Formats: sequence, structure tokens, C-alpha cells
Amino acid sequence: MATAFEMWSNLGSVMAGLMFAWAMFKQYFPPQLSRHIEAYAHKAVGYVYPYIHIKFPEFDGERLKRCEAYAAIQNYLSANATARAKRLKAESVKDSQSLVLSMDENEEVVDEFEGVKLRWSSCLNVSQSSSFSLYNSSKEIRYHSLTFHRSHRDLITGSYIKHVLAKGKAVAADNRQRKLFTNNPSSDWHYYKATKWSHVTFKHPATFDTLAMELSKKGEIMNDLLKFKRGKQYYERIGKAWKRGYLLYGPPGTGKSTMIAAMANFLNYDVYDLELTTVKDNTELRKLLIETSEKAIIVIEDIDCSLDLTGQRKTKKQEKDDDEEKADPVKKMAKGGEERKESKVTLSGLLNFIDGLWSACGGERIIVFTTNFVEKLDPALIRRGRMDKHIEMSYCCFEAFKVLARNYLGVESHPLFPTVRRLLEETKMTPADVAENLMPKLDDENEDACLEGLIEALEKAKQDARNKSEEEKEKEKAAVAEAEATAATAMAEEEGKQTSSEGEQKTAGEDVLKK
Ligand SMILES: Nc1ncnc2c1ncn2[C@@H]1O[C@H](COP(=O)(O)OP(=O)(O)OP(=O)(O)O)[C@@H](O)[C@H]1O
Ligand SMILES: [Mg+2]
Repeated sequence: MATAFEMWSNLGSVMAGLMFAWAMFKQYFPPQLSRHIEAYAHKAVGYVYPYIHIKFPEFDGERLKRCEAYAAIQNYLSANATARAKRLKAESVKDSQSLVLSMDENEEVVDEFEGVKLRWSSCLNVSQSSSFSLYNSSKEIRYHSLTFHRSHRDLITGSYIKHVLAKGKAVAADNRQRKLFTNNPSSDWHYYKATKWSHVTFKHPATFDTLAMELSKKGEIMNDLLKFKRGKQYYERIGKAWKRGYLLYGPPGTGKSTMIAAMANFLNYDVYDLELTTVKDNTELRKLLIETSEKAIIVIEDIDCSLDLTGQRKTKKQEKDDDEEKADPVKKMAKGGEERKESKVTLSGLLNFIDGLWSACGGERIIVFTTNFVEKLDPALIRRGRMDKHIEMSYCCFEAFKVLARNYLGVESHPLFPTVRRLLEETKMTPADVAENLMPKLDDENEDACLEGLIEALEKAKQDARNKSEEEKEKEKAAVAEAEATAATAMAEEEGKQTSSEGEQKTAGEDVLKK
């Protein structure tokens, strides 16, 4: 049997139908009259229809950003109301181990709070765009609608909505599966349902435990991250956007990417790997930024190679090459294989991305740049406030080696450790190379064999470095000798010229005297 609530809800639907009909016929009435009719109709509805509707749309701010309340309500409903819904949607979470059910579109459920009944509907409107387009340009507008009796207005708008949002956020935190995002080329953005970022589940095993670096430096970075994570109020108090920039620099194979994975696992944040070369211009960069979630690490790897962001002017030769390319398309094709789609993201666009007004939309974000050549970067890009913490990832030291030995061989100490220590102090080897040498190549290879292999590799690296430096010294010597020889020849020539001109002058003088 239909309850009073359902009866009133049905009446609500009838009224919605009448409103729709009115919207169609309204044009046939003079504007003055239609305004009067509308005002009286609203009053009359208010007397007979005692229910209030609140709409929670999926997007706010001109569709720029997904509304947090919408997401929280969706989570709340999937956890609390799905038992009563008849049509559900299933989504796998938590390493595909479990399913999360949520209400399907245009489905309704009744919820209860402190003895008060209320109704949630999940709605979808599809509107066709009037403009002609090659792509499917229909627009989907989703929203949740809450209906309740007006006598409970204070309870619902005061406590119930707060309760729903808090529960929804808690559910999201429980079900949260971290994601690794990458930006889609902007040419794909206008496809139906295309989003700016695509993602996979983030499953990198690196942690600060397995990261090889000096313990004091590691501890300092972990403390810095923790301070940031817990710093919401602090950032508010000092009037600074809740974000922090890290610059990781060092030679290839020293663990920069590994460090980012460790950071994400430590903080439980998503990772947005931003490929700058596919971003068309500064406006698109801003749009990408707005679509990143909170609790995220935004990464730009090898920033020095991404774009010409050094802020330096082009050399005369580069300018000449570019002009020639513009004039000669064949040359251009030969250089790029195909016509290059150049990104127009500029240094100032990137600076604003990191530290401009838009960077404060949404908090709790870490921005990480990695580079092999820190000296190539524009100082403005890496100044404190943009890149707050500069971390040098360097060659393997003994402490870092001990972490790798524990990870790869399961040993804390070994008689060969002192030899390794001495060799690591005498030569440079990246953690990636040390790790590779520590990895058993055969099933029966034990830790002794691995450590001996590493010592051999270190000895070889040391010898190679010595040979290289001797070669360089030889080259330097040869260059100095060559320079000296050239200078001596030039001097001799100069002297020769002087003597001959003196001789000529002398002969000329004698001739005059004879005469
Ligand atoms: N500090 C480290 N601790 C643990 N493992 C490391 C470390 N550095 C390098 N490795 C190992 O070496 C591999 C390469 O490291 P990674 O990709 O992090 O280097 P990178 O500094 O990002 O290099 P590139 O500059 O070429 O991008 C990793 O897969 C990891 O196993
Ligand atoms: Mg890397």
C-alpha cells in the first residue's frame, strides 16, 4: 500500500508535469499575465504541496569541477541506501577484490534520519546541443535530488546534510583506491564523455623503507611530508595555498621516480603524471590543473626536456633554423618525421600553474619536478614558494647500499661490507647499478656471489674512471702543448717579419748615405 510520503511524491511528479506543460504554453500569454499566473501558482503549490526539494548537481562552477557534495552523497547512498534500491550500478574497487554498488540513474530510495523519512533520487537529463557538430554533442547532466517534508527543514538542512557528507567522505576514504593519472591529448577532449585525465590503479611497490638514501635525509623528507599533510590549519593561518613543491634532481638511475612512488604510498595520494608536450597551451594547462583531485601529487618528469622552459633566448643559429623550417616544409618534415605539433605552453604559463591564483583551487597538492640537469632550469621556476624543497638524489653511499643489501639479499651485515664501503667512497655508482649487481642472476646465486659481483663491478667502474681521467689529462696536455706550439710559431713569424723590415730599413739608409 502506498504511504503518505509516496502519495505526496506522486503528486510532486504530477505537478512537475503541469509545470512542464505550462512552460510550453506560457509563450501564448502576455508576459505580464504569465508572471501573475506563475506567482499565484507557486503560492497555491506552497499551500497544498508540503515537500521541499534540494538539488545537488554533479558539476559546479560552469562545469569546471566535479562537485564534492555530489560525490559524497553518491558514496553515502551506495553504502546506506542500496539495500532498498531496485536498480543498481556495480563498480569494482580495492584491487578488484570487491564490488561497490551504487544507485542507477533515475532510481529512488527512501532514507530515515532521527525518525524522519526522506527520499533521494538519482537523476540524469540528456540535452542535445543545437549546434551542428561532427561529434556526438549531447550533454549529460546528473544530479541527486533530496525531498522532505517542510516541517523538518531545520533538521535536514542543519544536521542531516552534514551527516550525509561526513559519512560519504568516510566511505570514500575506506574504498579509496589510489590512481595513477595521465593527461589525454587535448585533441581527444571533445569526444563524447572524454575526460582530460585517464587513469589506472596505482600499484607501485616502492616505499621509504625500500628507498636507498642517507637515513638522515630520508627522515627529513618524511617529516616534511607529514608536516605538510597535517598542515591544513597552519597553511590557513599563514594565508598560503595548501600545496608544496619538490624538485628532485640528480643523474639518471638515482631514484627520482622511485622517490615519487614512495611519496605517494607514504601519503596515500593519487599521482597525476603530466606530459607537458601534449598540452596545447596555457589555458589547457589550467584546465588540467582544475580537474586534479585533492590529495594528489602532480608530477612533471624531466622538466628540462619537456619544453624550452629555460627562459633563455634562442641562439642566432636556432632562430635561423626555425626560419628555414617555416619557409621549407620538406625540411620541417625531415626533421620531425611529420609536422610537429608544438606545445605553446610558456614558462610564465607553467609558473602560474604552480604558483598562480588557480593553483589554490583545491588543496593538499604536491607538485614534483624531476630533472637530470638542475643548472639548465630557469631560477624563477625553482625558486622557493614554487619548488619549496630541493632534493638532490646522488650516487650510492654506504648507507644507501645497506638498504639495497637488505632489500635484495636480506642481509644486514657481511664480511664483504667494508670492501664495498671503501669502493663506494672511492668511486661513483648509481643505486640503480648497485641494485642491478645485487640481484641474483641464477637460482643458486647466494649473497656472497652477488656481493663479489658488485665488488668486481665497483673495481671496474673505478678503473674506468681512472682511465677516463688519465685520458682527459692527456688530452688537456696535448691541447696545452698545441696551444704553446701555435703561440711559438706565431711569435717566430712576428720576429721574422720585424727582422726583415729592420734589414730593409738598414739597406735603404745605406743607399741614401752612399748617394
Ligand atoms: N634510491 C633508490 N632506492 C631504491 N632503488 C633505486 C634507487 N635508485 C634507483 N633505484 C632502482 O633503479 C631503478 C631506476 O630508478 P629510477 O627510475 O627511480 O631512477 P631515476 O632517477 O628516476 O632515473 P631517470 O633520471 O633516468 O628517470 C628503479 O627501478 C629502482 O629499482
Ligand atoms: Mg625517472
